[in-house]
Amino acid sequence: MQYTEIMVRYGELSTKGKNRRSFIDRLGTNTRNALAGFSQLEIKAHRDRMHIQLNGADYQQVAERLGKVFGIQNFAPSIKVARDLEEVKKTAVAIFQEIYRAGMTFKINTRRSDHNFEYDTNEINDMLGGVILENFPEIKVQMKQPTVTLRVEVRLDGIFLSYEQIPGAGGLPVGTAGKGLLMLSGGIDSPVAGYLALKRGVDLEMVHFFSPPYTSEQALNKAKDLTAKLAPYVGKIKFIQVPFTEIQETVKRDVPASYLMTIQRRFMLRLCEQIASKRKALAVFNGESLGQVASQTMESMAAINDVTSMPVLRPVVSMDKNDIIKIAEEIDTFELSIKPYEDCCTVFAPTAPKTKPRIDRARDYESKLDVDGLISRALEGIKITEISSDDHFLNSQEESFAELL
Ligand SMILES: Nc1ncnc2c1ncn2[C@@H]1O[C@H](COP(=O)(O)OP(=O)(O)OP(=O)(O)O)[C@@H](O)[C@H]1O
Repeated sequence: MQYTEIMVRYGELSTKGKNRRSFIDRLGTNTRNALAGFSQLEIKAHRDRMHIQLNGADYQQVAERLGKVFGIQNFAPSIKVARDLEEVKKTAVAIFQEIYRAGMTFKINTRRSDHNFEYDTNEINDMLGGVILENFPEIKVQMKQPTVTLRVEVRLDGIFLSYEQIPGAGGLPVGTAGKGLLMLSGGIDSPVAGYLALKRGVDLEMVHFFSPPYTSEQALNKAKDLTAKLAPYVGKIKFIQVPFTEIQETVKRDVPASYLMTIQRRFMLRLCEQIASKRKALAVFNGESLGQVASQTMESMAAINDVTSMPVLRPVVSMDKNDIIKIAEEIDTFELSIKPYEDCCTVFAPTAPKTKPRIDRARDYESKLDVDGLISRALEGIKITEISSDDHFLNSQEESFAELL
């Protein structure tokens, strides 16, 4: 079946009251960005639906990209027919010839946006139902949960038929919740936290701390590749790499081992706060999950949060590891996350980190460090790149070498 158009239904947008128009405009822009490679498409985001005219573009390829745009509840590929009921009947029969299976039930569901059309919705339902029953004597009409619902939409420019509804990505259009920073390590959890934040409409920029020579170029590339995996949900993502070596060396030298993790994290958060204020981000997201490792207790979170009044949001905080892994597999970050490249936190991880660090102790240890100098030097070394889904950074030769180690 040669589809001519995709009809897109919005998800939660319909509940957004006065903001609805700006949400729809944003969804229109995000959809245009996601489908930018298909120059022949015409995309119109109306109040209650979006229509994408294919103009010959490959439906499957368009659908694959469209399925990653947040804010879409579902979409239906449709066939445009002239406003002539004989043509509609012919197309309806052709559709059922393609999809008919023994035992199938169906119903016809007609809507009219053109109320001057010569037949009303009940008449159209009856006529089309009749022609299907004539051509497929075994098929049965069923109003509740039929196998197939043939949707017919009468518009001014034609009549549109569709029978499939593809689930969309759900959530809210990226950008409608404002900008945030994601602390992205090379692990399993932070890319999943990023995906969940994007899904709630947050426009994310990635912040990655790296510590050469203790961490390799490949570890940095792994974080960039993880960013590329999240890019299809937004188009392009800014990747902010922050040199962390001097801070880690200083903390390792001057702070008791049991507080190393806490103090390192406090530095990370201070840096994020400064970056956020420069880049107009409203919150910091990370991949912490309660109780998963020593540093992820409530006491530890409190000791880390102590350095900022900015919201620190943890989308996976109450999720079980298996559920996080399930999402990581769905968004195709899992295989990359388990590749054996070192993270700056693990390189400098103490053998026995404090599970219940005290805020007063953390403050006291830091009072002996040149916190402002360390922060400003790290900020000076920041490099920002823009990453899209087609980018690849991990060098495959070195990669196979690392796997042999
Ligand atoms: N090098 C880094 N750069 C940026 N953020 C980091 C880095 N290392 C850790 N983080 C942040 O701190 C969180 C907790 O890190 P930790 O290593 O304790 O946890 P984890 O369970 O291994 O998480 P992940 O799987 O995301 O690495 C991470 O989810 C991430 O948000």
